[in-house]
Amino acid sequence: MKRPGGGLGKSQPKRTKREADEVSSLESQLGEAAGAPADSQDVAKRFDDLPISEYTKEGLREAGFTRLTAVQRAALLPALCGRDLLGAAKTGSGKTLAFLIPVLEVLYRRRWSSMDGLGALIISPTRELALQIFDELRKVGKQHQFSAGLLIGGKQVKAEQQHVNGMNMLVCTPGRLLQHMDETPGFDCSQLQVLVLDEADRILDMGFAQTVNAIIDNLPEERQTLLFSATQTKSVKDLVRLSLQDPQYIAVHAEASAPTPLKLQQAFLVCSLEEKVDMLWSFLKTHLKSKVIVFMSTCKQVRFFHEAFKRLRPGVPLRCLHGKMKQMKRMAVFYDFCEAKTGMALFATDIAARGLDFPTVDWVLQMDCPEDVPAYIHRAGRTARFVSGGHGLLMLLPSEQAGMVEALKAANVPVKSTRLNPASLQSATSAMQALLSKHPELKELGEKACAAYLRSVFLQPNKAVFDVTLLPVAEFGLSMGLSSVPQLRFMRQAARQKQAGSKSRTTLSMHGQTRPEEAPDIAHAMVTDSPQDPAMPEGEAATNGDAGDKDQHSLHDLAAARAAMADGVDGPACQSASDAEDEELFRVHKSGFGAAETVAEPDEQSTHGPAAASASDAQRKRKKRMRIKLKDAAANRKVFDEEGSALDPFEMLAREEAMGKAAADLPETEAAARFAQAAVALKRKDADDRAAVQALKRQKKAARKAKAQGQDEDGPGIQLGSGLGLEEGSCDDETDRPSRHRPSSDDEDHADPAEAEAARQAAARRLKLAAKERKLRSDPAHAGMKAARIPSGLSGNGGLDVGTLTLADQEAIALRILGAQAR
Ligand SMILES: Nc1ncnc2c1ncn2[C@@H]1O[C@H](COP(=O)(O)OP(=O)(O)OP(=O)(O)O)[C@@H](O)[C@H]1O
Repeated sequence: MKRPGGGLGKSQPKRTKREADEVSSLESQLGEAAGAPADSQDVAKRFDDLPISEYTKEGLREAGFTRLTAVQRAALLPALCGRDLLGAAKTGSGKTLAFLIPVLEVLYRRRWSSMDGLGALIISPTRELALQIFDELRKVGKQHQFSAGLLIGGKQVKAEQQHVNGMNMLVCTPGRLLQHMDETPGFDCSQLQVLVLDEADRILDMGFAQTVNAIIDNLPEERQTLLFSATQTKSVKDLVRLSLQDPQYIAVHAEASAPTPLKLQQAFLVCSLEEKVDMLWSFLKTHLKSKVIVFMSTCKQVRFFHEAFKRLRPGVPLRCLHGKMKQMKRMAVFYDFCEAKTGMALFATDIAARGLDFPTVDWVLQMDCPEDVPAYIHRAGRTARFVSGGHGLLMLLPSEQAGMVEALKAANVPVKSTRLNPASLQSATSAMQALLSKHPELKELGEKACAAYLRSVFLQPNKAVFDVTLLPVAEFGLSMGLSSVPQLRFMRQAARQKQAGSKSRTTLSMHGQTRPEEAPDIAHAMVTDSPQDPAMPEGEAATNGDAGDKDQHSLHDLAAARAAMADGVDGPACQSASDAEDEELFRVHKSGFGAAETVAEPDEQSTHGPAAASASDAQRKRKKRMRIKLKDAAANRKVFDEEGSALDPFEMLAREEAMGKAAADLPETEAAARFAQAAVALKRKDADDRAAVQALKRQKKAARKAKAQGQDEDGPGIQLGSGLGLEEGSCDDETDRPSRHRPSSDDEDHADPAEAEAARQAAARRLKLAAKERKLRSDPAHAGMKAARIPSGLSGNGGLDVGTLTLADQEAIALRILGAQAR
């Protein structure tokens, strides 16, 4: 492919003559094909047999493509004949060529040249996918003389502006394309012949709605439109938006038993939130030779776990990919992970979920529950591409299990239950705690990651699956190495919403109605892997391309899928992961995936079941979580005496610090009595402090209110995005998912200046504490200094009278304990 002005070679006249002959021959072949009834068409199996140009055939041969895949067989001929298409086929089934070949051929047959301007637009939701499509276009279009450009964000728009007007084909992300439409003088799409939307359902969803509508307004209505995705839209609204003309729906795998590749072995694992970190750690440690993609909900989680695990060295190279990275770094990581043959783990947000064709990925681990079934399918589809096999593992919280498993089952996704082998679980918690206490910046990142995850759960619309009020926040924080988690206002909001919901549910129940999530027949049975569809060649699997679609059509499909499940369509139980290491880490349930396998454990049910979700319960739990758990944090950490017996840290402190060295030799019963006494007093003091803090808060709130009343009613306005924010503008800042529910940029949810100020002060306090903590560890003379301060709280008999300790002193004690533990 050449740039405009590159000129044709010396053989131009000869080539033009040959081209002209070829074009007229192709036109007549395609004319005949278009006129023939669809079922009588002889579908080519090899690219050489297709009515396409020699240039394209040559490009395909050089790239190593000889035989067509199912989606290519179904889509190529109608697309070459000029039909609008809605193409749906499983992940990794070769959809990219199914639209690239028609793009090249349409322009070739219309004798498109550099003088004709922009003839084809290919829009992709992410930069990496655009890059990948562009690379493939360059390969198969190598012999053609069109100019092609890649327009993605993260680069200087000015540099692109110099070339963009001469391009015949553009591969782009929606934001950057719109930016050129708005800002580049002379940018003209009026002659556009073909528009392609790859991952069409994603591009047409709400996150990109405004941008895509604006783009379509700039395009001519007379054009060919090709839409492709593994989870295709059938929404009439979308089709009207795109002015499709009599589109042909290509769903090659619609009759298949599963919407995912057959060679993809899928399992889900139920674990509590606080077990996830250990799970991830253990997974990496037991899959050192595997190429793994780990999907997390938010950019901050990806950053945090990448930074933390990198320092802990699991023994496998780690990479991360998320939307907040610089473009150069993103591309470097993309190519790096592509080139890795084995033994590498990529932590990523959903930015890597669609379309990316990383070779030889062994495992896709979905550490956080995907938004919905299509999101699951796309993430899992990063492995088992084309004819390769692969494994997918989905981690579900007990509260997510019923809803997500039901949805996957309804969409015929053959995912089986697996359980962790406790013997192979390696804990990372203490290492994380030690790491975070050494690196305050990492601790801060951890707090943000924790908050971002909770926020992402809070913002999920499907409350039947995502219920932030059921999450054990403090325990989760501890498992990440955090001694405390930030207080988040949306958690209160979630509890309020839930309370309101449960009230209305009560009212509904009183009227004899039942909400869907309360329906008694929550599925417990798991589906199993299905036998290969005999009609599919080359190991291709069959799919239900619209699985999990959210519009009314999909409801229909889901109902049909449920019926199919009830009819026992699915085949024998899926083979468990073959690796010995996987066997070791997971105990796969091989026996029929019956009810017992997926039912939550009894204790899980009592904690996370509907009964536990009553409003008053939730409120009580929330309050408990919000409390500063100074005592709890300490109580979770044991210290050891010289004989190695575990002691409560306060007891140790009472022995060593408050009572002096001699007191450490007190009879055990007396020490225990004093400790109990001290604990009661500490509790009393804690209650007093809390009351004082509450009073102070009320006072501040009243002052704020008074101040606000005196101010102008017009607060700072909300600034909406310009719409030129490139593709990031269409994604949620945090999750890289469609920005259906864009969170504010600040994790700690500070809505007003006073709150922001309070947060700043809290942050300063945290930093001060962290500095203190560091000092405590590094300064050998420190023990003496502390001992000198603490006696202000000593009672006359040498015991620790916490009733006279200030909150600061209590904090110092806690830090002292942490310090002692770290040593
Ligand atoms: N006809 C073919 N012969 C051999 N390999 C092919 C053929 N078509 C596609 N491939 C290869 O199959 C892999 C998957 O193709 P592609 O990325 O187009 O899948 P996809 O259906 O677009 O997947 P996704 O839904 O994840 O975007 C790629 O590595 C591609 O090079």
